[in-house]
Amino acid sequence: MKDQLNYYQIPRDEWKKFYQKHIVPLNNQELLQIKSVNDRISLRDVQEIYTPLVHLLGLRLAAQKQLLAKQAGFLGIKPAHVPFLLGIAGSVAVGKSTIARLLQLMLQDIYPDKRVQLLTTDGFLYSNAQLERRHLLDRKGFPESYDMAHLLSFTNDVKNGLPAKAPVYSHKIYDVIPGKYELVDDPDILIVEGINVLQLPSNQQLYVSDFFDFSIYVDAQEELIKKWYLQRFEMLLDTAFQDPTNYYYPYAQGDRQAAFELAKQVWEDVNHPNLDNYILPTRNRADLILHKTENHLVNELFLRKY
Ligand SMILES: Nc1ncnc2c1ncn2[C@@H]1O[C@H](COP(=O)(O)OP(=O)(O)OP(=O)(O)O)[C@@H](O)[C@H]1O
Ligand SMILES: CC(C)(CO)[C@@H](O)C(=O)NCCC(=O)O
Repeated sequence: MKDQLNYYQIPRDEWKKFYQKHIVPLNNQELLQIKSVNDRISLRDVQEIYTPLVHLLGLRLAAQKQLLAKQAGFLGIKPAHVPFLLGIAGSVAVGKSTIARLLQLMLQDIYPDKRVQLLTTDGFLYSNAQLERRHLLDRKGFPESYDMAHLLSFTNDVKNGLPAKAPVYSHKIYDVIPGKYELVDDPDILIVEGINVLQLPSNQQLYVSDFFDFSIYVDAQEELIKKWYLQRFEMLLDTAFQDPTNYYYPYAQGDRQAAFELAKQVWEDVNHPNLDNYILPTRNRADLILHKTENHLVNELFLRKY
């Protein structure tokens, strides 16, 4: 393990040894559940990377509870129930939502009595109508396309144990769904996944990450992420985009090569500059940087020391 300023740089072979003696092999039902998240997830990574990670999260969860109880003791009040917030950041298509769903499943599995909820920040994008009004339609995904004040007040409510409603985004209609909300009502653990969870809103005093108890940045070389983005697009052309009500239906009907060129252009015009200018600079705010290589396999982790 190498020391790197405020991070421990931990190669896979070292990380996989952490906590292994507490780990029991996955049973059939657990394997099936993992396959239902994504049937291409490496089970070796589940065992060697994500299982120790879930144990580390368990330690952080217990430490948060203890700190809250001690502080309440100091104040002479009853400790409040404060949800544990886990943030997951990284580029478009790096695999944030897959990791978020995997961690939700694994945490729920070891804490069957706890309520583990998952949320993406996509719902906090301005609607297409609002984006158009602000001349931001071609800026979807960039910091100014999100209602960050809303995301902050939402996160604040969640931390305070208040019922909070998150708007819902649909990739199918390429817009926020009018009037649709997801209720977050005092969960034990809330996983918040999105490209912007470690960003600083321009006119606010707080980061969303100020509310996080732990944060993960999913990292990989851009060439690989672009490949995963294009592979996902190709796969969607054969599946979801075949639905006539899907926003991308015309692309699935038209010339394949033209559709593919469009996806490449979206990467160059939107996802690449967004990653370079606004997402990557937030990497060093994360408590853990998970670095992936070919086939989404994790080769190295950086854990914040303090
Ligand atoms: N561990 C993994 N093993 C194999 N494939 C994976 C893994 N993680 C993600 N993928 C694939 O990579 C692509 C991107 O993953 P995912 O949708 O989770 O990314 P994301 O970061 O949440 O993207 P977005 O920001 O666009 O929502 C998908 O096609 C997914 O199936
Ligand atoms: C919803 C976001 C911004 C983030 O997940 C992204 O998936 C997206 O839709 N970006 C817009 C560029 C595009 O059309 O792919």
